[in-house]
Formats: sequence, C-alpha cells, structure tokens
Amino acid sequence: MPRFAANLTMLFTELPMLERFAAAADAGFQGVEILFPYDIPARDLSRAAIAAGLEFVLMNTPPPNWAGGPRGFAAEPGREDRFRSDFDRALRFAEALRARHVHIMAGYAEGPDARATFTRNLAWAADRAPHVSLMIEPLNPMDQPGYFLADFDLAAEIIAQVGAPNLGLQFDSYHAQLITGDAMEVWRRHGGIVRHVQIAGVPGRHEPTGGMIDYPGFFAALDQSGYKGWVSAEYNPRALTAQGLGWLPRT
Ligand SMILES: O=C(O)C(=O)[C@H](O)CO
Ligand SMILES: [Mg+2]
Repeated sequence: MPRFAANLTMLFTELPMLERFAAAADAGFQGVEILFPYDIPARDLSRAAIAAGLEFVLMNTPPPNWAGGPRGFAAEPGREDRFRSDFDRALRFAEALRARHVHIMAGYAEGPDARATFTRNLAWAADRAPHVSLMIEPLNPMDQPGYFLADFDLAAEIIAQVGAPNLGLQFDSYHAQLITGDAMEVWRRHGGIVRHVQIAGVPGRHEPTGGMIDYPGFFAALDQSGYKGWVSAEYNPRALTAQGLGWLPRT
C-alpha cells in the first residue's frame, strides 16, 4: 500500500493551518502538502510538520494565493523574468520546508510559443535546482479554463523533450478522469514517469469513494506497478474532514 499524505490546503480547513498538521497525523496520514505555503513563515510550517512527525511532500511554485489566483507563469511567453524570480522564491521555501517535490505551474497560454516557453523554463529550472524533484501536472479545462497543460500525452512529451533526471509527472487521478474519461488507462500509459499521485472522487472532487474511479483497484494497480511515491488526498471534504476518512487504508 502506498504512503498517504493530506493536502492541507483542502483538508482540515475547519482548523487554522498550523493546527492541521497534528490533525492529519492523528487521522493516520504520514505526510502533508500545501499548494501555496507562501503566506505563513516557512519556519512555522516546518516546526509544525516536525512536531507532528509528518514529511512535507509537495508545494507549488507561486503565485501565493489559492483563492481565485492564477496558476503560475511557466508557459506564458514574455513572463520569463517573473517565472524565474518566482521559482527562486519557491526554492527558498522548499529548502526551509525540506519539501520532497515542487510542482511547477504552467499558467494560461496556448500554441507553439507557449510550449516552447514552457520547455525552456522547465529546462532552466531543472538545471538551476538539480537536487530538487520538479513536476508538472495536467489540470482539467473545466476547472481551469485556458490553463496551458491539460493533456497527459503532451506532459509526457515535454518531460521527454526536457530530458532532465529531476523532472517528472504529477498524476492527479481527478484531472485524469475528467480529461480522458479513464484515469486508470492514463496511469497504465504514463505511470512510469509519475513521481507523485493525488486523488479525489469524480464527480465533485470530494472523498475518493463511490464515484467513477475504483480507488481500491487503483491503489492495487499502484502497488502492482511498483510505485513507491506518495498518494495525496486533494479533495474538498463533504463535511468535517475526519468524518470522511473511511477510505484511508490503515496500516
Ligand atoms: O489543482 C490541482 O489539482 C493541483 O494539484 C494544483 O497544484 C493546484 O491548482
Ligand atoms: Mg492536483
């Protein structure tokens, strides 16, 4: 069975951020992720993770605000300077948090120029931080209209084109299901380059139970394929987070 992390941007939101760590540990999670940790001093987040005995698994490149904000700039032609200064800021946080992965967000753009910009920026980032695990993640176009990366085959092509050992795929089964209609098939096709998995129920992005994805079957498929990374719960709980954790396998 994989190790499970709680996405603290979306889970345990009934508590202040620094209290979510202990709640996640008590619920049985072994790791945590925060999408945009930039509003809280990194040392406070790091202390909370250590005190709760949790690994800090993932954070995103800026911008800082989750609510309604854009999702990065890496594919936006003409915004290379902004991407680079944001990336350096993300690295400072990642180091302080000892984050295992950094998700580089593409932003809103389309066409060959966007692809070339994204590829160049990723190559630059992979070279600038060879010791950091970097990832890109396709997002479904219903939730993020206009987001550059909305295709798993394209993500795999770009990762191959950059060819950096520290760049891989972030596989969110919720987005995979909404983009293709068959998250399991996407896993079979691209699981080999996946460094991190996120899960949620489809439809609705709630608890991973009873929807279009067979999660017990998916977890078994992860084990069968030798996946050794984390699986993060990235969903909006229907009620209090703890009330909806029946799906979380207990070790
Ligand atoms: O939306 C998601 O699924 C993510 O994982 C991003 O990091 C945030 O947009
Ligand atoms: Mg995700």
